[in-house]
Amino acid sequence: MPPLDLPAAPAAAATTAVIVVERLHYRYPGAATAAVENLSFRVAPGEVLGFLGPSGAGKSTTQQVLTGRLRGGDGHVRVLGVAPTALRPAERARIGVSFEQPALYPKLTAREQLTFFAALGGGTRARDVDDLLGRLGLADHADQRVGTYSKGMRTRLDLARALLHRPEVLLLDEPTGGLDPASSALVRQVVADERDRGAAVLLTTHDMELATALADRVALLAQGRLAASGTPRELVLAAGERGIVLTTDDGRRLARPLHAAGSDPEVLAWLRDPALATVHTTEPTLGEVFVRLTGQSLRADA
Ligand SMILES: Nc1ncnc2c1ncn2[C@@H]1O[C@H](COP(=O)(O)OP(=O)(O)OP(=O)(O)O)[C@@H](O)[C@H]1O
Repeated sequence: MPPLDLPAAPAAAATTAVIVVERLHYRYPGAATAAVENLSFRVAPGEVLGFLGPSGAGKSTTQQVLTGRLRGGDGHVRVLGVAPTALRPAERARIGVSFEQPALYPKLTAREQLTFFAALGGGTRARDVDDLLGRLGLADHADQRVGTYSKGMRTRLDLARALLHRPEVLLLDEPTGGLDPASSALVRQVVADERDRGAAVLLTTHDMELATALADRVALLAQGRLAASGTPRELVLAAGERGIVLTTDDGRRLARPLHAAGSDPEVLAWLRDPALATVHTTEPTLGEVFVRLTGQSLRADA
């Protein structure tokens, strides 16, 4: 299915984007097919781009191209105006990266870990370590060795590490992975604060609630290609059919497409029914939009 024809990002984003990916192709050595094909997107300062797609869609590959860990792809890729493989340490310090499988030192406590990383980055732009741990709900565990942390705690600590140097670019891979709802809400707030501070955020996630709540725009990836992009609202309205649902006091329920509801005799009869209890409209979630566009679920296990 061709990409949806949606309005492009605002002109300002085109000129000031600090993450630029144009016609990226990447094929792993020896692989029969490309992991990423003809992929283009931009992220401007103060913007969150939700990067969504099922397992194997090419999200991590793209992120690794952006960090310079993967070399040899075709296309035009720039982070802070520089080709990722040419980024110097001072430029790398302006980019925060969090990982789905964080590589942290198990023998160090959270505070020791962040203090160490703060010193590694030169320290001048480093945030207050305790303040950062507090914002991510880890203040009570600051002196606990990271080897004894739960998965969700490691995820939050890795996000704290990514934020240490007030990065202008944030590449976040599943920042709510393994988190309970309260911790997810903390992370959502922290990412929103970073965006409001002016960071450009590429938010790779399977978490539809997070993407819907936080992303200014989303890019839906399927089999290495862009299936659709736009604001969550644009995608839902362009790809999804809105519906109307009526319920009655005696437990009956009627669901119909909204566009035809005004001339649907059954809907009109229900509206006159004295037992009518509720009438509301529904619209698909981003996850459902993705399934309609690609025939694939966002979760490999769904
Ligand atoms: N090191 C590798 N060598 C060869 N092929 C790889 C390698 N890493 C990933 N691939 C392949 O590239 C494609 C894209 O994988 P990628 O890990 O980028 O997907 P993803 O969207 O990040 O998935 P997930 O949500 O599971 O992290 C898949 O077909 C995958 O099998």
